[in-house]
Amino acid sequence: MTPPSKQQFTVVVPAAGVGKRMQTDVPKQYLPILGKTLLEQCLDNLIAHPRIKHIVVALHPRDPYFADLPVAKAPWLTRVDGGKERADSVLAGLNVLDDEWVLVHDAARPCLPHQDLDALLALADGEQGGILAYAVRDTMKQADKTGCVAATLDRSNMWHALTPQFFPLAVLRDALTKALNAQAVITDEASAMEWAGQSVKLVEANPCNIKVTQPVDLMLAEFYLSKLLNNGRSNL
Ligand SMILES: Nc1ccn([C@@H]2O[C@H](COP(=O)(O)OP(=O)(O)OP(=O)(O)O)[C@@H](O)[C@H]2O)c(=O)n1
Ligand SMILES: C[C@](O)(CO)[C@H](O)COP(=O)(O)O
Repeated sequence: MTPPSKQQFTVVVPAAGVGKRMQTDVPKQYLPILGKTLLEQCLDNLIAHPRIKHIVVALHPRDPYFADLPVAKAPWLTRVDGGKERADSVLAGLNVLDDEWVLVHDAARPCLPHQDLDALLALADGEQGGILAYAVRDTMKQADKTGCVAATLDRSNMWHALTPQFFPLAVLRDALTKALNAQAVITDEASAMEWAGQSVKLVEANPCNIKVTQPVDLMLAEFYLSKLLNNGRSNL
């Protein structure tokens, strides 16, 4: 029996998006960052962690790029077809697994510190899953239809949800399947678990773990990733 502290895990990486907000010719996961594609940097960072044993990457069924990457032939990687929305791509990955726990991590987040992953994986010693997150630091405004402030929100308990998100596989797969069948709005794995009435732990994490979404994000990710790599991937 493997002691909990040595247990290894599989990560589902949704990478089937088109990156509309990035306004680039190629999907953002194939943009260059520090000499590799964003997706390769993300996968390299995950598999470099000693407790990650396998990665299931969900790709667009007609993705013309991935097969040309060296990582496409990695023995620790499985490819599945993604779906219309991120949640559909994640579920496609979950459906090929039979592990006890599973991580889900965005391909667009290459700057994950291994110290934060360690903290998240510690949840496997119990039964409650959770997500990496960090507390909101700005005043939060709700906009009205005219683009003016409708309200200032209480930010005292507001957090930015990051990934990885880490849950017992069977519970997550059941919750996500039922939530999607109910046409619930699911933008992360935690929202499916919340929809199903499950408790989700917030694990405080480094805000450097940004999701490359708009053009300016790639420059910032390059800065954070260079710091992370110079520091052995543990933290900045
Ligand atoms: N149908 C989809 C949509 C998104 N994703 C993945 O989910 C992650 C987070 O989604 P997001 O940042 O929104 O990526 P895109 O959907 O590509 O971006 P956009 O909304 O700007 O098109 C990305 O790694 C993306 O590739 C996916 O696997 N399947
Ligand atoms: C999963 C996520 O990264 C958590 O913040 C986020 O919900 C993804 O949103 P997107 O619009 O699919 O990028």
